[in-house]
Order: sequence, then C-alpha cells, then structure tokens
Amino acid sequence: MTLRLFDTATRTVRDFVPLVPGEVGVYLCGATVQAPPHIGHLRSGIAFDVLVRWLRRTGHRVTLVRNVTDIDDKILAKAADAGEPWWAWAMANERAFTAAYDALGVLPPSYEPRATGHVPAMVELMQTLVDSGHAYVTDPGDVWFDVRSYGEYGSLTNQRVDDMVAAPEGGSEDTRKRDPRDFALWKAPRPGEPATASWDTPFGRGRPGWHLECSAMAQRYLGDTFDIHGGGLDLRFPHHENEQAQSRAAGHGFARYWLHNGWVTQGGAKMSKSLGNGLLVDAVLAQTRPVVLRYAMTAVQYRSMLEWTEDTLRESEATWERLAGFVERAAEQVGPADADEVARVELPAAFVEAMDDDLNVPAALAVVHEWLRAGNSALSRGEADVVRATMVQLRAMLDVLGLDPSSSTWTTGAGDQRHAHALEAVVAAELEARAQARAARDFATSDAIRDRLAAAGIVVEDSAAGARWTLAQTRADT
Ligand SMILES: Nc1ncnc2c1ncn2[C@@H]1O[C@H](COP(=O)(O)OP(=O)(O)OP(=O)(O)O)[C@@H](O)[C@H]1O
Ligand SMILES: [Zn+2]
Repeated sequence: MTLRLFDTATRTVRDFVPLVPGEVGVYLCGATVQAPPHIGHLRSGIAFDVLVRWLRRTGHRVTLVRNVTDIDDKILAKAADAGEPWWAWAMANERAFTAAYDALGVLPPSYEPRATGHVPAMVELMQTLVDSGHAYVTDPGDVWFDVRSYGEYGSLTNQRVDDMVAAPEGGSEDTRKRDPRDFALWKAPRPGEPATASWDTPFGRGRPGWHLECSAMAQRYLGDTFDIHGGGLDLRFPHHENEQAQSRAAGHGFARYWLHNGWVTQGGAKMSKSLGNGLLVDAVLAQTRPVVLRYAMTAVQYRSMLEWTEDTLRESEATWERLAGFVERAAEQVGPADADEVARVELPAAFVEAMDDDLNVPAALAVVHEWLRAGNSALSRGEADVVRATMVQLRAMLDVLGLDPSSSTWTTGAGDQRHAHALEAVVAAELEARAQARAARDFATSDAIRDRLAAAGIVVEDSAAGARWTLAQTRADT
C-alpha cells in the first residue's frame, strides 16, 4: 500500500515517494505571531500533525520544520499601538501559539526557526537572485522579485502572469517596479519604524518580506529540494507561488509535493480576526477539555472545510466519551496495554487504506467506531482476549490521529484550563460579596469571607485598584 496525497501543484492525487527512501522532509508555514491564536490558526498544525504521525507510524523518519514569522508589518503596527517593543509583542504571541499546540497534542516540530534568526540565509538567497537577474533593487532597502524573469511564475496556482493581480507590497501604482506583480524580497524601513526592526544588507537596510523568509528557512533545514510543503489554502497564492518562484529561480528544486488544508468556517466564511468571528483557543479551552477540541478539529479530512457550529464541541465530546470510556473500562477489566505494544501492533487494513487515501480521517474513524462497537460487545460478554486486542487496536489507531485516550497528553490534564477559569469566577464572586459587605460596614461578613478564602489557600490583598488574590505560598516556599 502506498500513501497517496493530493498535490495542489498538479491538482491530482499522486503516490507519495520520498526523495530519500524512509525519510521525509516537511515544511509547514507557521504563525505570524501578531495576536493569540483562534482555532482556525490551529487547523494546519493539527492537519500536518496527523500527516507526520502517519508517516512515522509507517516507518519514515520525518523532519518537520514549522517557522515563526516574528517580524512583519502587522506585528510592528500592533506593538506600536500597544506601546510595547515589537519583539516582546511577538514573543508573547509565540508563547500563546506554543501553549495552544501543546494543549492540543500537536507534536513539536523538529525545528521551529524564527525569521529574525535567519537574516543571513535570506540575504544570501536574495544575493543569488539579484546576481542572476531575477531580482532588482529600487531604493536602498527595497528589493523586488522580477516575475517576468522567471518563465514558470504562476505554475503552482495555474495562472498566467497577465491575469494576476498586483502584489500588495507597493501596488500597481508603484512606478519603481518593473511589473505591478513584482513582489518584495526586502523592505526598506518606513518612517517611524524602530531601528531594531531592520538589518543591514548589501542592498540597503531593511527587513525581510514574508515569502523570502520561508524559502530561506526551508532550504536551511531541509536542503535545496525537499518532499512536502504545507499550509492553509489561502497561502497558495501569493505566498507559496512566490516561495516557489524565488527558490526555483535560485536553482533549487524546492518542494516536490504541495499540501493545503481547508479552513475552519462559520456560516461558510473563513473564521478570522478581522471578521470578528475568531474563537480564541484560550476562550474555547476555558470551557472545554483540550482533547475534545482536538477531536473536533481532527475528525474531518484535512482538505475539507470545517464548519464550526454550536453543536460541534457537544458532538465531539459525546464521541470522545464513548472512545475514552471503552479504553478505561477495558483497562479495568484486562489491565492496561504498554505503549510499545500499542506502537507495534499491526493496524487494521481498512484503517491503513483510509489513511493512505490522502489521509481520509473520516473513513479511518469509521473503522475505529466499528472496533469500538465490537469492543463494547466483548466487554459486556466478558471476553477478555477480545477486549484486550480491541483496546490495543483502538489506542493504536487513535494514536495516529493524536487521540490515544491513554496518552499522557490527555491523562495528566495538562492544558485543561477549566479549573483555573472556574476558580477565577468563584473567587471573583466572593470578592464582590466582600466588597458589598464592607461598603455596608458589615465587617463580620467581610471578615468571614476573607477567612473562608484563606482557609481555601487564597490570600486577599487590598489595594487602591481593589482586592487582588493569589494562591498562598506553600510552607516550603516561605
Ligand atoms: N479560519 C481558518 N481556518 C484555517 N486556517 C486559518 C484560518 N484563519 C487563518 N488561518 C491560517 O492562519 C494563518 C494566518 O492567517 P490570517 O492572517 O489570514 O488569519 P487571521 O488573523 O484570522 O486573519 P485576518 O488577518 O483576516 O484577521 C494562515 O496560515 C492561514 O491559512
Ligand atoms: Zn511560508
């Protein structure tokens, strides 16, 4: 059986044959860390986590590179509005993304390069493009890719240059460009931008364009030619078209397969910050266990749109309870299986077939549910051997999807923020009641509330801004 993947470049399903047998290099465009993530931002991380897990399970050594774009117009603008250094703004949001990936059981990438740490590699690539006549400098710091110089421009998205829209950086009215579609490799600082947000290059001082970052970082960690490049559907054009043009014009083979995941949508529209319909990961995790969110985001095929409704999490929770409930009861009856056994067991043929069919997770889950039904019958009949075998199979299949109920990712409660949010709400109500009692000079009540909180290990401090609370330090800390 061979893995077949839908390659966006050829618009066909192709057998996946890695460049080096048994080894796979994957580059996934990561976050531009300008804000904390909404669940749409996590879709690609989860989709490609399933790909990586499947490749590993089928015997491949996978190198996954997922970058962090930590310098960008929006980061600079938002940090300036907030009165913070741009790098502090980027770092805080990068941490929020990392916490979200961890909470949802997305395995860490092999390498997670930040754009700002790879300026020399970008300058080198840009130099190659300038030297070979594929890029040109207008004013110091402004370097453009010359789309007419590269005959294959448009091949990834099957477009003719004449039909394309102007590149957003310096639009069609920018007379310095040779063609309105030419896009920025390097951007001179704009008035008012901090000096720390630009770097010296042979072409003047400036900062990288987004497309150049990914080309340079992919080459740095995966080499001139690598297997799979992924990202959200909206990145195909211009981002991926431009990445490919830069790298191939520089003489590199670049990505051999292109995979794009669908969006999380609401009412058919892409969930997005600017539309105001972005559900922040943190807000969802205040009310839902991470595994339930992971299940909901994994259960669809990666290329499908995932339409988010009020019922999505409820349905996901009910299904998850049935799966995790079986594994728990089975382990009670026959004892737990060890991780090695789960990692080595031969998977059901129908499951393998579904995963090899362009990661058809819904079909793979249908197999999981057949096994679940059989497992539940075996449980009620007390057939220990069948229960055990089914438990091992279910855990193995679910592990491929990042959803093994016995994985420590889910059993330790890490990333589950519901307790913290519940505590926050209860203490806030207590403090409000105390404030009212004090306002009414009912000190007996206000003191009783304070004592009750202290007995629960909560220390209240009064300040001009109102009451603040912290958890009491343990004896060992004092
Ligand atoms: N709803 C979504 N579903 C899947 N992927 C998404 C979604 N929204 C954003 N992404 C991905 O996240 C990355 C950043 O996208 P983008 O900046 O468009 O998101 P956003 O911050 O919500 O959008 P906007 O700038 O319109 O508010 C891209 O890789 C994109 O593919
Ligand atoms: Zn990219």
